[in-house]
Amino acid sequence: MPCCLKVEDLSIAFGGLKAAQDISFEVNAGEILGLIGPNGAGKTTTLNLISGLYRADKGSVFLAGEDVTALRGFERSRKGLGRTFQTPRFLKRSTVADNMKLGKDLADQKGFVRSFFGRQSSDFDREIGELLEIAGFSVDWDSDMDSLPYGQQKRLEIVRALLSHPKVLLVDEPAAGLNAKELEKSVELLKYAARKGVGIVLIEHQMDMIMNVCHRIVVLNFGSIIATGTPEEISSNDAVIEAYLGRN
Ligand SMILES: Nc1ncnc2c1ncn2[C@@H]1O[C@H](COP(=O)(O)OP(=O)(O)OP(=O)(O)O)[C@@H](O)[C@H]1O
Repeated sequence: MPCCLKVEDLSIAFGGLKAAQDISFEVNAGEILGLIGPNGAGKTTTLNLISGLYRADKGSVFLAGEDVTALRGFERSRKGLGRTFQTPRFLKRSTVADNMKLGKDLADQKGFVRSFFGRQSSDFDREIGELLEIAGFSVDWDSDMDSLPYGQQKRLEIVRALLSHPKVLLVDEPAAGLNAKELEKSVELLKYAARKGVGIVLIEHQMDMIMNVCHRIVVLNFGSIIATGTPEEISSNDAVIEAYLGRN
């Protein structure tokens, strides 16, 4: 599988705090890469550097081989970088339909000629129907986004990101606040996206989920990478056990 995201020496400091230091890794198309570490290790900071929310002091971001380091966040989105947040971010006081159309609008702006499902043109209704079936619920399109239960909002944020046909999806704590059934559906959405060739960077504190869905894992501590490997390698890595697993 080709590399779809490469980060090289990404670094940022806030005052004297080195929140991310020389972060380098690659994600291949169809790969789910876990990004784990204790609280404050620099995981969300790393996603913010990749998505362009933060401007790096040093380092580069390549999306499908293209250097996007100088591009702003919305420009990176148009080039196929999708993102979800710890707390879902939607247009409040807008309908579910309007929020979901934002994903499709982004896909249209990118000028996609082939849809996520390989059809010749984007078929919004079918795509969203298929994604919601995997997500495990149906919605009233005219209801306010705010009125939906939190677990549905979390999954809808992934659905919206997938509607934009990303090459890479950055997912920040998709399991937070979900029950076991909802969590299972979120996992199915991510696995489905990976099967379609999306490269995924997944931040999650739920170790079961990380160990079950990730092909490889990068472990951060105090802003630096302390280990990279398969779930098996990471779960038996002494530095990781000391820094992260040992604290639980
Ligand atoms: N905009 C900012 N200004 C100042 N400090 C920041 C900023 N963003 C992050 N930090 C600091 O950088 C460090 C890393 O934070 P970050 O949110 O990336 O950690 P994390 O690994 O995602 O933690 P958690 O698991 O708790 O979400 C923390 O000490 C945090 O306070």
